[in-house]
Amino acid sequence: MGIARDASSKFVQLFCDWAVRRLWMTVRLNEKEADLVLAWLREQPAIHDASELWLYGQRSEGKATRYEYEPEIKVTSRLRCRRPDGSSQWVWITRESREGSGGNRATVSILGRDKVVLEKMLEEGREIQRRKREKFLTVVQVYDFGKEHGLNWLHPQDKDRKQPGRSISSVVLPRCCPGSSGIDQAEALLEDAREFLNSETWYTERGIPYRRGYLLYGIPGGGKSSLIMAVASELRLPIYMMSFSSERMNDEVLSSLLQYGMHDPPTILLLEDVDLLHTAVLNRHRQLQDSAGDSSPTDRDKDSSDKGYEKSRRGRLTLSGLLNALDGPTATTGRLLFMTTNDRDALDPALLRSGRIDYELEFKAAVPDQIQRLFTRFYADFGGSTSAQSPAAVKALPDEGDGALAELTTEELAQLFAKKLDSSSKRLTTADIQRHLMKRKKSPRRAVEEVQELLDTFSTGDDIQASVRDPSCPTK
Ligand SMILES: Nc1ncnc2c1ncn2[C@@H]1O[C@H](COP(=O)(O)OP(=O)(O)OP(=O)(O)O)[C@@H](O)[C@H]1O
Repeated sequence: MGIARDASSKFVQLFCDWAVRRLWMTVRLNEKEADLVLAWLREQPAIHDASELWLYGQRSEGKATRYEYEPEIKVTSRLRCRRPDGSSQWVWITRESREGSGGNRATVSILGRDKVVLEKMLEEGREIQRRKREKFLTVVQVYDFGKEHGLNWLHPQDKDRKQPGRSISSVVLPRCCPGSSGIDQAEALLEDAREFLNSETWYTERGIPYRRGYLLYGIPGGGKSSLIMAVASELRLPIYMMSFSSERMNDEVLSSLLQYGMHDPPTILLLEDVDLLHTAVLNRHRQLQDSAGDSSPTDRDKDSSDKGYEKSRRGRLTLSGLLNALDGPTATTGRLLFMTTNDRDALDPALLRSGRIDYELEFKAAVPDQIQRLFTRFYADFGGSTSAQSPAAVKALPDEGDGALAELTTEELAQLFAKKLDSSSKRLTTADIQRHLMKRKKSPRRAVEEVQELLDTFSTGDDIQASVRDPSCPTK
C-alpha cells in the first residue's frame, strides 16, 4: 500500500515537472540584456501597483527635487504582456542580483514557446535606455569587484545617471582655418564622428574594420576631456572609461572587458593620459623582460625565480596585448576610441599608426579669437551681440579707464580682453581663463580690469606664443 502511494506521488511529481517543462520556456539573461528587460519592467504600469516600492529623489532639474518610484523587483514579477498581434501572454521575470558585483542577471519565463514577447521587451528596453541617455551622460568605469569577481564595468544605475550632458558649443577651440568665421575644431571633430557613425556600410563594403581612433593631445586644461564629454552627449553615446591602475589588469582581463559587458555599439572607449599608461604599466613588463633577458637560459633554468617571471609576465598588461584588444581579430567594431595625452612624444609609434589613430587634434594655449568667444559665451546673459567678430574686425577700443569700460558691450569687452591677453607674451590655457572669469562671473568689466591678475597667476611661459597664433587644422 505504502509502496503504491510512494510510486503514485513520484509519478505525479514527474508529471508536474514534465508539464512545467512542456508549458514554460525559461530564458536566462546576461547583464546587458537583463538591464534592458529591467529598464522595460520599470516602466510597466502593472508593476507600479506592487506593494513594495523604492522611493528616490532626483535634484537634476536644479531647484525642485523630483521623486521617482522603482518597483521592488528582486523577487519574481508576474505580468501579462501584450504581443504585437494584440493577444496577451503571461511572463515571469526574476532578478538575480550578483552579490558583490553589482551587476544584474535575470530569467524570463514565458508560457508557451513563442519568444516574440521577449524580443519586444528587449527592443523597448533599448529604446528606454536610449531616451535616458539623452538626458544624462553615461560614463561607465572599470571597477574592482574584489578577488572573486575581479575587474568589470560599473554601469551607473538609472538613479545615478545624474551627470548632465554637455553641448559642443560649450567647448571653445580655435577655428579650423585661422582668421575665418568657419567652424571650430570641436565642431569639425564632431562632424567627423557623425560621418563615421553614418558610414558602416561604406566600411563593410571595402572590408575596412569599422572603427575610428582619435588622439587628443597637448597642454593640460585645453579642453580634451570636455570635448570627449561633448561629443558623447551630442551623439548620445555611452563613454567606457578604461583604467589600467589596478594590479589585476592584464592582457586577458583587458580583452574580456572590451568584448563583454559593453552596451551595443556604437560606444566611446576612452583611454585617458595614455602616456602615463605607457611608462607606468607597459614599461613595467618591459623591465621584467629586460632583466630576464640579461641572464642566460641555463642560468634561468636554475633560477627558481624564472617561474615567478613567467607568472608575472602572464599577469601583466603588454603593449601587444593592448593593441590586440583595441583592434585585433577579436576586437569589437562600431567603436570610437579616444586617447588623450599631455605628451604625444612619449607614446609608442605602434599606438599611433594609421588605422589605429585616424584623427589627431592638438590642444595649445588659447588664441585671441578663442579667448574672445569664450568670454562672450561666458557672459552671454549680459546682453550684446554674441556673434564673435574675427580679430581683424576689432575696432579701436579704449585700453584703460574704468569709465570707458562701463560703456562697452559684452562683445567689445571680449575683444578688449582677448587683445590684452594677446599683447602679453604669456601662454594661458582655456581652463586658466575660465577660472579667472568664474571668480568674476557677475562682472565682465571686472574680468577685463583685473586681467593683470590672470597674467600674474596663471602664466605658464612665453616662448611659443608664435606657434599658438597659428592653430593648425586637425590631421585626418
Ligand atoms: N576649450 C575649452 N572650452 C571650454 N571650456 C574649457 C576648454 N578647455 C578647458 N575648459 C574648462 O577647463 C576645465 C578643464 O578642462 P578639461 O578637463 O577638459 O581639460 P583637459 O585638456 O582634459 O585637461 P587634462 O589634460 O589635465 O586632463 C573644465 O572645467 C572645462 O570646462
